[in-house]
Order: sequence, then structure tokens, then C-alpha cells
Amino acid sequence: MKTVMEPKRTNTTFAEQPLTEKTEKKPVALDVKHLNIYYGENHAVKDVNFSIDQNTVTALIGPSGCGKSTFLRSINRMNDLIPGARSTGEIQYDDVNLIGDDINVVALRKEIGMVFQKPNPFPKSIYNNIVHALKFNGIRSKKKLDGIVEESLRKAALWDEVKDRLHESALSLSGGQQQRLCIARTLAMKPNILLLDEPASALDPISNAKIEDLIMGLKKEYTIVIVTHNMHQASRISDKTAFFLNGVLVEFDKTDKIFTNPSKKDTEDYITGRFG
Ligand SMILES: Nc1ncnc2c1ncn2[C@@H]1O[C@H](COP(=O)(O)OP(=O)(O)OP(=O)(O)O)[C@@H](O)[C@H]1O
Repeated sequence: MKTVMEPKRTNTTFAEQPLTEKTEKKPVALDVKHLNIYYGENHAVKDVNFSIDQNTVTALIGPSGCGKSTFLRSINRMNDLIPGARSTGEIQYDDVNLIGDDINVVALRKEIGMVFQKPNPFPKSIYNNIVHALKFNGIRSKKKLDGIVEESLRKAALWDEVKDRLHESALSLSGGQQQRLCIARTLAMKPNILLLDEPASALDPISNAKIEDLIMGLKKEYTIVIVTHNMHQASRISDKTAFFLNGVLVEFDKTDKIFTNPSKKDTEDYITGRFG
């Protein structure tokens, strides 16, 4: 696996820095230990401990404000952008603590990509949405860029719908297509882990189903962590489910177990809709 430690300076630019050698994938993708996240005085994530296996889909569920998105954003350091946010503890990834001080956040976000609730394509062509970051990272060969565009769009189950209109504006796509384009854009960076923050909640049921199928297919190649408010979606697509409440990880287990025989009463109350 690639590493996200601050790369050694060479005569290439910072953005072009290679992410160093690949070694064998470990069975655990992310190992979270005593993770605490604060916004000023607000203790939003409280002493969370669990590990996420490679090539699985993990659903994060829980009522609004329980810390799901905060936890998700901490994995690729998006919380760094929020004034007053700070974290303690560890998120181990390939023997590197992702919340440590010595992390190259640019490299980290290539390896751990994120897709948000609202599709946010650039106001550029479909093609340029995919190649934008690749060009920034020094890839110039048209043949290579064309290849990555096709590969990413195929993986995101969008190629057949857009292959004849690659140079049209991404904004001309439907919401569901835009979201698959955003997934393709993330896949073009060749990540190991995909973080999805309610990626289908703003979409119609057919687009939602396409995104769910896509996620289930992508886990062969990627480790996926998804925040969802949709219990049916969590039970359909995830292997494991983490239930958060008031910043605490109440229960983490196989999805079947969480939805059929949870160990904690709070989990049962939440999944059966008796909560709040
Ligand atoms: N940018 C921010 N600045 C300050 N506090 C924040 C910020 N984002 C979230 N919080 C606080 O952190 C806590 C957890 O919020 P978070 O958004 O992580 O919950 P969530 O479970 O993802 O909620 P939702 O399901 O509504 O998206 C809440 O108390 C919230 O007010």
C-alpha cells in the first residue's frame, strides 16, 4: 500500500511527489483508537475505538448531530478546514496515524477520497472534471488521460451514458449522473478508501439504486465508509454498521446482527424508529 507520510523532497514539485512504495494490503484498512474530536468546547466524537476491514462497506448510522460526518471527515482531515476543530487519538492506516502532525494532507486525500451529499462537479466538461486533478499532478499525456477518463467512468457506471458527450458541460448531466461523475473523479486519483457522506440522499429512487449498485461493486477494489440516514440502504449495502449516539460509538458489528439482533437497547430503539 502507498504511504501518506510527508514525502522526501526531490526535484519534482510537491503535487507530483510519488506516494512511495506499495506493499501488501493489510486486512485492516483503518484502525481507530481512542479518537476524540472537539469543536472548541463541543466534544463531538468521544473515545471511539473500532477497525474497518479492507474491501468492505461500513455504514455509519445514528441520529442527526451524533458525530457521523465529523468522524468521516476526520479520516481524510477535512476537519482541518474548520476553525477550532481538533482531534486526539489515532486513526492508523498502513502504520501511519492519519491525525498525526506529520501527514501530507494532499497525498492523504488522493488515497482517501471523499464524495459529498450534494453532487459538486466543477463547471467544466465531463472530461475535464476527471482530468483536472490529474493534470495538476503532472500527467500530460493525452493517451494516458483518455485512458484514465474511460476507466474511471466505467468504474462509476457512467461511461455508456456519457461516452459520446465527454466535452459537454458536467452541469448538463442529471443529479444522479453528476454524483456518479463525482465518484469517477475521485476514482481517477486511484484511492484506496472512499468516504461517502450521504451520497444518494439528494437523488431520485432510480439514481439512488444505481449508486447503491455501484457501491456494492466498488468494494471489490476499495474500502468504503458511508454515512447514511437510510436504514434500508445501510442494511442493503453494508457489511458492517457502526451506530453512533451523542458522539459515542454505541455498537459496531456485522450489519445483519445490528439490524436483526442488536446488543444494545439504544441501537434497537434507533433502528426500529422508537428513538426520539
Ligand atoms: N463545522 C462545525 N463547526 C462546529 N461544530 C460542528 C461543525 N460540524 C458539526 N459540528 C457539531 O458536531 C456535532 C456532530 O455533528 P455532525 O455533523 O458530525 O453529526 P452527524 O451525525 O453527521 O449529523 P447529521 O446526520 O445531521 O449530518 C454536533 O454537535 C454539531 O453541532
